[in-house]
Amino acid sequence: MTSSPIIAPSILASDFSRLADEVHAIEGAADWLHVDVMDNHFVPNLTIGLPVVQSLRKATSIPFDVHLMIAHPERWAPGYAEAGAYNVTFHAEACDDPVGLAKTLRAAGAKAGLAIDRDTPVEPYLELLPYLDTVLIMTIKAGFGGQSFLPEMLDKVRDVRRRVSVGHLDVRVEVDGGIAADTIEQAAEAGADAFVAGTAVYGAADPAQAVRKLRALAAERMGISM
Ligand SMILES: O=C(CO)[C@@H](O)[C@H](O)COP(=O)(O)O
Ligand SMILES: [Fe+2]
Repeated sequence: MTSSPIIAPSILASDFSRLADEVHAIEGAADWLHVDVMDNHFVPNLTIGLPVVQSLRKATSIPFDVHLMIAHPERWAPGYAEAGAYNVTFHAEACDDPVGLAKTLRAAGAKAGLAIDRDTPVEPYLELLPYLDTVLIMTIKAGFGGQSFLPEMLDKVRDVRRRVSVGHLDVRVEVDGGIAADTIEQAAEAGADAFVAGTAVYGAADPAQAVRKLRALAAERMGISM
């Protein structure tokens, strides 16, 4: 089954002083809102946490795609599910029991996602796919927006896509980092069907139009007529 592309603007690239307005700017055009949670431990950067997600949840109906770049995700991830996140993604490198946490997230009503950072191979995690709804392949080193896309990460996307197809699994293959008009097609070609874009959306004069353009490029490469 081929799914329509998901475009998920990352609010990390938005103006945090106008957070609700920035979300409204892509509402109606985007599929998910990507929320990068960083804790200054798992990654050096520090962004936003649960109170901001809880407040923002009341300001929009767009599904939240929460990307937890935090240590001890088993302690914090369920709170994001309870706050109404659609998809909660935690890092393989930070979690001792990814299957257990995925089950907990699903029981709390969220989709469960596993993220794989730049220096982590994906093979050991392929057997976990039946427990997951999303695999997020970092196409940069996690921690900061605005970095350059790493095409060598696409082998991981191909590996996950192959296993999803062979197993007829319902798992989104998401890419995150440096996704823009000049990189999204290669990611789609490799088998990604969900695309995070921060700078390419919020750095554009018209963020909603940038989302529509990215979706059209991905869909064309995926052979989907929109
Ligand atoms: O998770 C992260 C960064 O660690 C990303 O979600 C970035 O925020 C994407 O930003 P761009 O690379 O698209 O600017
Ligand atoms: Fe992210």
